[in-house]
Amino acid sequence: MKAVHFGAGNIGRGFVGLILHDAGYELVFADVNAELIDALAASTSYDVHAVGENSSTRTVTGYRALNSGSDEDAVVAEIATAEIVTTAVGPNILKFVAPVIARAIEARDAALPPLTVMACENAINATDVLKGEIEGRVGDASALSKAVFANTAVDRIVPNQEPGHGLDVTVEDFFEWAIEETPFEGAPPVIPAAHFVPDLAPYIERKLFTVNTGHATVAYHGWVEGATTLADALAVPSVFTEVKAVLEETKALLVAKHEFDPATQEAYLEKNLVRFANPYLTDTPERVGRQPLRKISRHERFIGPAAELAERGLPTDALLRAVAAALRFDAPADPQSAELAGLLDTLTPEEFTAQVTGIEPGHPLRERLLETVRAAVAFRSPEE
Ligand SMILES: NC(=O)c1ccc[n+]([C@@H]2O[C@H](COP(=O)([O-])OP(=O)(O)OC[C@H]3O[C@@H](n4cnc5c(N)ncnc54)[C@H](O)[C@@H]3O)[C@@H](O)[C@H]2O)c1
Ligand SMILES: O=P(O)(O)OC[C@@H](O)[C@@H](O)[C@H](O)[C@H](O)CO
Repeated sequence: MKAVHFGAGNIGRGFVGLILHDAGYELVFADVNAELIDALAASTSYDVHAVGENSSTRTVTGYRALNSGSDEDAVVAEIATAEIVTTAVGPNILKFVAPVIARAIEARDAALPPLTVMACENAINATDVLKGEIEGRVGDASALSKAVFANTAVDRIVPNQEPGHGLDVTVEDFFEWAIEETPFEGAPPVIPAAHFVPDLAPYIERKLFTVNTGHATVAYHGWVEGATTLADALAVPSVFTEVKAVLEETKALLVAKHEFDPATQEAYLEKNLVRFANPYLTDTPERVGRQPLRKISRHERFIGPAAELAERGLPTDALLRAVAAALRFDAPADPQSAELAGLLDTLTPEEFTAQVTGIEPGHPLRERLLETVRAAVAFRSPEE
């Protein structure tokens, strides 16, 4: 069995690669980072250190590594004969890997079992997005019958790695991988550590609107408070209060929409507060808050649940305060921070709200969101 994985970064090496290796797949990493690919190609193993209450170290061996930027033909050939292709490159990058996967599907021998395609990104139905990009690039649409596309929800906190640690990755001890089972028509791929579920929506929304909404809230309020680590941010009482309030709002949506048991969801959110403060892991507001424009977009972790709560007449105050904090995120190394500031300075609040958050006039969230954007603009130019 062979799996090709795009994106040999934090989650690629520390989660997807590890799990596929443990499941018995011959693993091929594909990435455009030449230094990283050269280091992987020159190595025979790397360690994944899981830290927390149940610390452990696992070693990943026997992988190969290819530069998908400079050696696309080789990556196409590997995918064409693989069982699985996965991605963990970021939702905005899927359009760049899609042409390579499209070529591989076209080249695949129709006698082989279908290729499993799974995007392991933090986004609702990221595999559907990838599939849409692939569809547009496959000349003969019937070639798509040589692939099965399954959405997934992946959960493991993997911070940026300290320089000098080589290929080893330090991750939290918790992980969860939920994969929708219906596309496989009774023959899912062999991945013992994953669980296959008939309906992914409750899993991906519970994950994105609890883990990622809470996480980003710690990052943005923590950034405003000047905290340099996630654990330090959560230790600020006002930040903790905001995170708890945000998670109570998204809990209300998840309970109402997916009929989760309130006590079970409360336990889940409490567990995540512990995860965010993992004392064995050093994570930063810069990483967790990265790409603020993506994070305040229409179907993402803040506007997604806030819009649905507003449609149900339920409170959104804490989510809007988190958006207000996100609008102040100005990490120098994050290009989207500068872009965000530029948009706040050049667009009218009405244009910003429509273009960036996707909330149009008439939506029940619109007026309060507009107030939040106006306040952010006023904060940036207090003399006006
Ligand atoms: N780190 C986490 O805790 C975590 C957890 C769950 C999900 N995710 C998701 O996984 C994805 C990756 O996150 P990460 O933290 O590993 O980021 P990362 O920056 O560590 O890794 C991304 C990798 O993708 C590579 N890449 C970029 N463009 C590429 C291209 N065109 N082709 C091939 N490779 C390319 C980069 O070189 C990098 O090695 C994101 O969607 C993120 O939301 C991350
Ligand atoms: O990867 P992002 O930028 O969508 O979100 C940052 C973090 O919240 C995220 O990477 C978490 O660590 C991860 O989703 C935990 O499963």
